[in-house]
Amino acid sequence: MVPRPLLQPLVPRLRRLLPGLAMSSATGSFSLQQPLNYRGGARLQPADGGQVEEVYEPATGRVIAKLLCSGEKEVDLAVQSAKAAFKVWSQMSGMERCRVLLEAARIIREQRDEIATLETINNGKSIFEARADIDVSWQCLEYYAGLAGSLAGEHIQLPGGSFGYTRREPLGVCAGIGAWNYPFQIACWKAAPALACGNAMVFKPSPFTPISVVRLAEIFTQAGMPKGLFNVVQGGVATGQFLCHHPDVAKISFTGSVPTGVKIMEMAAKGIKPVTLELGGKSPLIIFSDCALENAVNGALMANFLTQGEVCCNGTRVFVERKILDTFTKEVVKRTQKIKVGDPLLEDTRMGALINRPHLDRVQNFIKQAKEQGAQVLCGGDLYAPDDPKLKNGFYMRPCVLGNCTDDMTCVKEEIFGPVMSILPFDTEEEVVERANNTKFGLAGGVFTRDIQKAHRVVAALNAGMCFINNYNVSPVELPFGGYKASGEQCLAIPGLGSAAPRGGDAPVSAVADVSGLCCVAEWIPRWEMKGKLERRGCGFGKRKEGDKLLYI
Ligand SMILES: NC(=O)c1ccc[n+]([C@@H]2O[C@H](COP(=O)([O-])OP(=O)(O)OC[C@H]3O[C@@H](n4cnc5c(N)ncnc54)[C@H](O)[C@@H]3O)[C@@H](O)[C@H]2O)c1
Ligand SMILES: C[N+](C)(C)CCCC=O
Repeated sequence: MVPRPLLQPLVPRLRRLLPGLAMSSATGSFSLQQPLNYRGGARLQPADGGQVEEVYEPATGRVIAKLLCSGEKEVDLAVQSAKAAFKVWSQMSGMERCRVLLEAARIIREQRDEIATLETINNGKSIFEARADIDVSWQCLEYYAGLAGSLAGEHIQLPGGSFGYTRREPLGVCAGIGAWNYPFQIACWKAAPALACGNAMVFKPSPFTPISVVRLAEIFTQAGMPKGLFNVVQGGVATGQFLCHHPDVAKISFTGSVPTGVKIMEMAAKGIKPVTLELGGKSPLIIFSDCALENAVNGALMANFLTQGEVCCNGTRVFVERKILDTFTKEVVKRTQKIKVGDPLLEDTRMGALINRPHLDRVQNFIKQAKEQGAQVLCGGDLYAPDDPKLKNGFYMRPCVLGNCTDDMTCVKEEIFGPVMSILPFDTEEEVVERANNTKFGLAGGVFTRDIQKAHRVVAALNAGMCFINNYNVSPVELPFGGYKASGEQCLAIPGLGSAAPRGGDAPVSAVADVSGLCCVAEWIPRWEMKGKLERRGCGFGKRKEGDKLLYI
């Protein structure tokens, strides 16, 4: 495929999307002067705060925008704006809300390429992945729009002809706090169910990726939501804290790291607020010797190198049955070396740039430490400078495969959040299940085998929220997404807020099984050179459990 710069033909449309946009060509030319806060149906500068953060284009290392962090007053104004809109929105019927959400989904679908381009410029992920992210985003809105009209309470017969009833009531103003790896998609995951249930939202994206979510806010207004229903405040820790502590915020939905998740839970506890946490992971990927080898190799790439490895549910602990260790490792290294790293806006790029310089340094340190602890770098792991001079200050590295790993190494225990795969040999099913579960995390897991009974047995034994059989990293919006242990709350596909929901002591999990041994996401298959018949068998199951009266559907 001949690489072609994507942005040029989109410039007029991006100018329409973002009138203040100064952009003349592809990667390396985007800059944004428009305000990044959104309140009462309009972009504006924050009323207070004003600490300035630089926003980068990871592909080039250029500053593309200046972010003014919101102070306490601005956060309060955003919450008050949401409160006012809540009065209108919460009185609308589910069907009325459904229509507005569907219209928002339609606009996103129509503007998919432009939004994906913005996402790529600000996040650094390849454009082909960003497009898939935006597709999941509008699908998420469609999914919850479809549920909005069927929210209903219960009628309970009482003695003597009396009766009682329950009502589904929205909570009020919900706070959404997002991570930087899926900026637009995370905002949709949080906004769609909350708004479908009649809530309002104040959303704070990561200060590293503040741009695309403001576009989402504009689309919501354009689709017919009351002004102020979805507001955006920008900033980092302090802004997030103002939001969490605000007395009129009724619930917090958070996506981010475990340490921050702990702090969010503490703040929520102080205000007796329900909280939903979608946190980090260090998921196991188990490759049995009876797998279809080529697909298992594809699965390992899917599980480790999407979005430069900056994916919460990545299967970074790759357990390989000793009988096929050498063959598998050789093949995975060969394929990893072929991954094209470079300008994320080019069609044939498969891995773009990491989010920023400090994060790149952090990933490099993990690799250094792995070597010191005895791991062997089988490929990659070094910094990479693409030939194109405008990319020379970008945050690139080559995808890395580590061999000779053991369970006690830091690279095997901690979430690296970069393109680093650790390979670990195993001998028996019992042993690998125990080792796979021996982690503080529990977000996802994967199994590659032709033995379908073994596959389901192992998946059932994994303490993980989302499991994949003969594929990896596909999460259709219909399925629950969430984790065990430190990875956050269990969640439902029909949640209260975010893609996570009220829960009880049970553990709703989901599994995607693909008997053909192929990835479910058609568009990714040729990209990662997956071959063969496409057959998808979803077998998601999630129990509904009564929790908060308000957001449980
Ligand atoms: N489970 C999931 O669905 C999921 C999805 C994406 C990312 N993640 C996880 O997110 C992490 C990477 O994201 P990150 O580096 O942005 O995480 P992070 O925890 O550093 O930040 C997440 C968000 O919280 C805000 N924040 C930070 N400290 C805060 C505080 N004290 N109070 C309020 N807000 C605060 C940040 O500004 C940001 O918006 C990884 O661990 C990854 O696994 C999880
Ligand atoms: C869409 N994926 C690949 C399942 C990623 C979900 C978000 C986790 O970081």
